[in-house]
Amino acid sequence: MTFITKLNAAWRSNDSLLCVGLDPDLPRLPEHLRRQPDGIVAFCKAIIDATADLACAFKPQIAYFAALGAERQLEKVCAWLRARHPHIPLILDAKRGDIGATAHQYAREAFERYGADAVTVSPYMGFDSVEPYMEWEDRGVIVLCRTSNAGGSDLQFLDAGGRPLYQHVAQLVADKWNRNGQCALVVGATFPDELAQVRSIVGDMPLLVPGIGAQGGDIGATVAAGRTADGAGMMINSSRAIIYAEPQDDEDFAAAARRVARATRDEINRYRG
Ligand SMILES: O=C(O)c1cc(=O)[nH]c(=O)n1[C@@H]1O[C@H](COP(=O)(O)O)[C@@H](O)[C@H]1O
Repeated sequence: MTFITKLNAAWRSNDSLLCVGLDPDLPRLPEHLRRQPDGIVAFCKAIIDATADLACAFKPQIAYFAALGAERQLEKVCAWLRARHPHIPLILDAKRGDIGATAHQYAREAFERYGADAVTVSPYMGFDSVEPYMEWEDRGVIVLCRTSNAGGSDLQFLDAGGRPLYQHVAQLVADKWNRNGQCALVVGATFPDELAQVRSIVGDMPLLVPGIGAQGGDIGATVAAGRTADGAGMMINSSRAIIYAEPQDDEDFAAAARRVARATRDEINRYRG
């Protein structure tokens, strides 16, 4: 099954456009898990199990693991997700970009070491830096287009032949790079006007849309700008707002994450109509 067919199935089976981001920051983990050698793994497994029926994808951010020297733990989290919830796509957020020979190694890392269904990559070194990922024809290649951070405008808004560079990237990926139908784009929920522009350029191509929750993006505006005709087309990511949700009453951290994930999924669905 390809990344795109798996994503389509998860959108439908969980009635969800919510991507749960796994950004485990050690100081923010519950006290008892901070002290365990594999506490980061236990934390992510608990979040995954608590939200798997509410999500269309999970997106571990590799830096949160690599900064701790915890790549082995990331392997365990990915293996858990693949074994326990094989119908939910695993997106490795690595934002890689390098010359072809090195990109090939990054692709092996994402697709073979971690078994990811898709990986995030930067477009700024051009097609030969992205092409190596496409050798894995069943996997997704998610290209940064209009990122959620304010500084994204520094480069992504530069004029590229009469249009902003991010629109050029969207057109290029839609027209040329997506020859195997395995590409998606990253567009921030913090910029709904640009999200609508990208949607109009790329047709039904899936969009990874981070920026709701902790970054303050508006869910209604995001859904209105980025939805496809069938009301899907997006993986709307929230990380910190879900995984560090404040427990209420006698909830533990996983139950709190589930409550916020459900509320987020349901709010997205209200706007989907
Ligand atoms: O590629 C990404 O996932 C990404 C792209 C982007 O433009 N903005 C963005 O925030 N992200 C990632 O999405 C996640 C957002 O986390 P929260 O702000 O906690 O929801 C982080 O892991 C970011 O690295």
